[in-house]
Amino acid sequence: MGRMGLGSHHNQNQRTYSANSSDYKLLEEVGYGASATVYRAIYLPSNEVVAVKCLDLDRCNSNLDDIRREAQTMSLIDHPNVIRAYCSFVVDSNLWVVMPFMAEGSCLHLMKIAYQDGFEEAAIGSILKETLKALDYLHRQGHIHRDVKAGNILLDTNGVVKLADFGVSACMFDAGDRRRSRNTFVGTPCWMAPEVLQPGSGYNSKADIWSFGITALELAHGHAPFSKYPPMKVLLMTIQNAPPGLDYDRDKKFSKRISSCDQSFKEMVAMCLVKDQAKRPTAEKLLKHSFFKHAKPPELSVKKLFADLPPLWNRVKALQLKDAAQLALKKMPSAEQEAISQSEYKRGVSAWNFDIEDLKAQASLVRDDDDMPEVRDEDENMKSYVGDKVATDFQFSFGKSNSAAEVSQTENRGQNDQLQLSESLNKKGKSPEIQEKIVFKKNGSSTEAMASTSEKDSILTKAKSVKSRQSQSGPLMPGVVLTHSSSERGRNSDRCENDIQPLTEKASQLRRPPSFSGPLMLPNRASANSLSAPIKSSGGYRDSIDDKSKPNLVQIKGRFSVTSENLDLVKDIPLSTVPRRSQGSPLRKSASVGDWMFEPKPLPTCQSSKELSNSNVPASLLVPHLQNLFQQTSLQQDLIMNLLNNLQLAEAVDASQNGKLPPLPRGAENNGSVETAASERECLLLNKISELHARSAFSNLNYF
Ligand SMILES: Nc1ncnc2c1ncn2[C@@H]1O[C@H](COP(=O)(O)OP(=O)(O)OP(=O)(O)O)[C@@H](O)[C@H]1O
Repeated sequence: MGRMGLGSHHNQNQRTYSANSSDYKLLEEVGYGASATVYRAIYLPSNEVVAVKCLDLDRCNSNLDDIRREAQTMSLIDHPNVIRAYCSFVVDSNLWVVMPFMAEGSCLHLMKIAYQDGFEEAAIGSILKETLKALDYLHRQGHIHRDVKAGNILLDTNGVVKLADFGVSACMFDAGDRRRSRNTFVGTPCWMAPEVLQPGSGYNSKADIWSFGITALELAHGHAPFSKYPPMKVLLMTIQNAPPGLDYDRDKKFSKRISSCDQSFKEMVAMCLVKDQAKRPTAEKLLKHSFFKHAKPPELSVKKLFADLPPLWNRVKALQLKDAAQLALKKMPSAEQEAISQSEYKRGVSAWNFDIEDLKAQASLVRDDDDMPEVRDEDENMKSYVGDKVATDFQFSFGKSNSAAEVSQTENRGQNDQLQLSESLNKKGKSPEIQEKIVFKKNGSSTEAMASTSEKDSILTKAKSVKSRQSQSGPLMPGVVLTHSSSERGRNSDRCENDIQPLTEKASQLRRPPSFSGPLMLPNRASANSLSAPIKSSGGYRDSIDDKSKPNLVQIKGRFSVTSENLDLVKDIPLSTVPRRSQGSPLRKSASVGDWMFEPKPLPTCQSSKELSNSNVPASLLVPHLQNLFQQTSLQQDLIMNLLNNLQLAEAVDASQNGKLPPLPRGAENNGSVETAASERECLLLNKISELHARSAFSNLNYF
């Protein structure tokens, strides 16, 4: 990344790039991801072709301070296999990142167009070796890439391979410093290492090695393992299942191909996909593996991959037009359904809402391969579903009806909450009708869907509108950064959390049979890298429906509703430390007392406890009361535990500041476990209270 504070940078050739948007002429759109649109562009002062990546700041979590910090770090990055930014600056609500133009786009894009079953082994070896060199370099510099995937491996016409997306765009969705937020949930589920998916376990550069192994499979198959499943299922499969491998796929044709391959490829992948991160090799060590020792130079094996293909922008355009035309024939889904999908997606993947038990419940509703032979077909089509901006704006809401899914739905009708989420995730799949493939043949008779005049016009208008929004807002000067930063924070706090409960209620009315076509799709733009879009840590997308129908209800944080009166109080308590229950939890933050309160479920009748003690009361009346009491007791215990934990933390801080009070011991109760057994909770609670009493006596502080 260039000197963002000054706005310009000298590249290796000592060429300076200005931070003035009028110096760049945006040409064709050559790609887009979840966060950005990438254009081929001309840098007018030197007439040089560059790529300009326009990142939408409205859709990111980080403020510009974070981005600037990351950009400064990026300025130190200098390796032939890591794509570097020449400079970057803010234009309206976009961050423009100027970088070298990689004329053949990403490996993912190339596979979608011409290699839907993956590349041949020689090309894979070369691409992976160059990528591994980039990782080795980054790891030596103390960085973790965290988004290694085919969609981020870019190719140049002469076969040069560069790893992209390290830095600003990744930082933008990290809600802060990447190294400090290594327990947050950021990345792409299919490519994410088990330790990354497990909250609290922490991870290191070995997470990239796992992603690298997944990428190897992606390049070999044309898609990442588990990509046909919805995100929640992917999370669980990654954590619980045996690691995927080269022979995991049941595709006969592919197996045959692999069996003829050098076994060292298979072995290398297996080394990367070891669940214990400590047992994975470093990038440096992996580079010495025989698979890479024998890898051909990329100009020999990679260059020929795109020898007969039309220019990148024509491929992208053709695919966009084709998909747009297909989509135009479809009935548009209601905005409401899309909003439900988005909200529930976010609910499912947000860092503060990570609930493994919940995920298990959801995943149990998704059938495995054995149950769903039809999934493969759909997945194959999904792979060919070339992402285009127009298409993916809507794909999130398409679903597929199939009889198996309907049966599944009927069987699980009682489990509404989980089913709603499952359905919602599956709605992101592709409509079965949108399955026509576009393949550019490698024999030179490549096909190219031509744009009609009106279509061309619309594209041009669009590009112009992007251009017309440019302003001379200049480089990321600290002053600019700070100003923008505060407004950015404001925007983020507006959109970051969601009114989920009302939406799920609507979802139950709009229930559809689930489809199982769901490789990870993102709201709004599921990207040209649609199989490889990252999960955002916490929101990042503006809600389509801003439901304030509940009195004072501002947002749902995880399972907790937050009322308008107590927003500030809520911010003070780390919600991640509060054990979560069901979505319909009666837990609320009280405005008046600034403490957590209960809203007990309405009971069938209003008997007093005396009346209920009467032995004549029928069991049918007692049972709901008992259930309610049990729930309240249990929640109260959780709350007390949480408050005590907070108290301990505060005391620990006090103690370290004034040296008067020894910090209380932190036990297993501090781990935030959601599913602690009731009896264990009671023991822990009693211990806590005993400790507190002892401490209170010691310090003469009366907490109770
Ligand atoms: N320098 C470049 N030259 C040519 N094409 C590029 C360049 N950078 C990106 N692209 C194309 O644009 C696509 C999207 O870019 P990129 O992956 O950086 O966006 P993103 O929003 O960060 O995506 P995601 O979040 O899904 O990884 C790439 O997959 C690639 O096809």
